[in-house]
Amino acid sequence: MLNFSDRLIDAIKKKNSVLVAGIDTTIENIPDYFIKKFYDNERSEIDNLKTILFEYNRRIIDAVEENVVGIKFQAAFFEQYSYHGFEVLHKLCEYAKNKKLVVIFDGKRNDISSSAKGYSNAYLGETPVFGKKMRFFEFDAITTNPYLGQDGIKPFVEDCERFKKGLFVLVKTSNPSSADIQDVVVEDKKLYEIVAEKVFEWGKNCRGKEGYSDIGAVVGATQPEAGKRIRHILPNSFLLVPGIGVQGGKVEDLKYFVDSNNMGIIVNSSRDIIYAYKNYVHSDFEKSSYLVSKSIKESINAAIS
Ligand SMILES: O=c1ccn([C@@H]2O[C@H](COP(=O)(O)O)[C@@H](O)[C@H]2O)c(=O)[nH]1
Repeated sequence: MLNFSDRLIDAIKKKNSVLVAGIDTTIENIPDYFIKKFYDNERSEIDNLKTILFEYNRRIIDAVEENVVGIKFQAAFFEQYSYHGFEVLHKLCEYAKNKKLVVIFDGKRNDISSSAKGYSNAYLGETPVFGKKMRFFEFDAITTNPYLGQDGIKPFVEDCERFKKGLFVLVKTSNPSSADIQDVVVEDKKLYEIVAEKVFEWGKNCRGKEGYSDIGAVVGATQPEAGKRIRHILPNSFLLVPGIGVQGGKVEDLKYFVDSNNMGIIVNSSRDIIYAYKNYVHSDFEKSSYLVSKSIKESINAAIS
C-alpha cells in the first residue's frame, strides 16, 4: 500500500480537488421534512436518532463525493450521542471509505504515551484482543494535539509508518482565541512556530515517494500570516486548513498555505456544505450541498492555481 501522503496526492489528482467535506451534523439542523420522512413512531428515540443521522450524512456524502477528495468526521458531533453516535460514525466511515474518499477522524486526540497508544490503536492501527489484533476503524488520518510532546505523538507516528496512515498535528488553529497560547513568544519564536518545528522533526522519516511527509499540520484559514510561516517551516508537509466560510477564512488567502508546487493543502468546509440548504434556493438539501461543494472546490482551485 502507498503511504498516506501518496494516496492523498493520487486522490487530489483524480478528483482535481483539495476540498474536504466536514461532517459536523446535529439532529437539530437536519431539515424537518427529512426527519418526518424517516421518523418512525414504532421505533425507539435512539433508533430514530441513529437512522436519521446516518441517512442524512450518507446522502451528503453521495451529494458531494464528485467535488471532494475526502471527508473529515468531527468526533464531537458523534460523541454527543454517546456510543449510539459512534455506531453511526463507524458506518459512515466505512461508507465513505468504500467510495474511495480519504477519511479523517478529527478527534484532536492525545495523552501520555500508553494512553495515546490506545487512541492510535482505535483510529489508525489495531487493538490487541485475546491475543489477536482487531481493527475497529478504517480512518486514513487523525488530528492530534501536540501539547504532551514527543512521547504522546510517537505512538501515532509509529502507526502511521506501520499502517500507512496520516497525522495532522494542531499547530495554529482557526478560532478567535488561538493566540492566547499558540502566539506566546518563547525565545523570539511564537509557540506555534516551535510546534511546527517539532512536526518537521516528527515527520522527517515518514516520507512518501512524492517526497511529502505523512505527518502534517492543522492550520486555520483565518491565520494567513501563520500559514506563510508554517509553510516555510514545513515545506514538505500537508496542511489541513479548516475555517473558510462561516469562521471568516478567505479562499483567496489559501495561496499563503500552498507549497512551491501550489500543492500541499487540503481545505475543510463543514457547515457551509452540510447545511447548504439553509442558504440556498433549493429546498432539496442534496442538490444544495452538491452545488455549494462544487462552487467551493472551483473557487479554491482558482485561488491556488
Ligand atoms: O483550527 C481548527 C481545527 C479544527 N477545526 C474543525 O474544522 C471544522 C470547521 O467547521 P466549519 O463549519 O467549516 O467552520 C470543525 O469540525 C472544527 O472543529 C476548526 O474549525 N479549526
